Amino acid sequence: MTVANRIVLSSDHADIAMRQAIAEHITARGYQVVDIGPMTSESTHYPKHGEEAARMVASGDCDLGVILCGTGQGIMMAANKVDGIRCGVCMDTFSARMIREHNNANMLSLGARVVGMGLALEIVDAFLDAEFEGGRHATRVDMITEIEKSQAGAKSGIRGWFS
Ligand SMILES: O=C[C@H](O)[C@H](O)[C@H](O)COP(=O)(O)O
Repeated sequence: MTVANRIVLSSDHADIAMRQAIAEHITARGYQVVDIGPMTSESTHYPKHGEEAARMVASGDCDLGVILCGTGQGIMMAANKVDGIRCGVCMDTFSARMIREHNNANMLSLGARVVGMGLALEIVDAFLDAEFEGGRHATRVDMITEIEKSQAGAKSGIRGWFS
């Protein structure tokens, strides 16, 4: 079992307080939090915050990431553009558990204008407490990685599973 200890947190301006509450909550649970801000609620642009957090996970500096914007969608889209990142938006605890158990997600995105604080903390807990099951799910996650590699190979052709 791999223990994920180091968690990067980031957001846009949509809800700094929710991100800080998540930081406090998971620090109390024993995780090492790397909160990369922003620290004020001045309007900002979610792509740069999603990318910055995603690069910390992709590089191995952090084990997992939790990111937030108003809906969770924009910052998730940005994070998923970084090679090696599998980020899902979750509004419920079942999905948060499943994106780790089945999809081996390494980042969770939350819609700070969609879920309340109590649910957000439970979603984060469900994500952090779950473990990838491997097996048939590993085959599928590997297929996602193959898509990524084929993009990097500059339109190198059609992957085998279409034939
Ligand atoms: O997906 C994007 C996020 O929900 C943003 O947090 C949102 O678009 C920001 O909107 P505004 O600039 O109106 O606060």
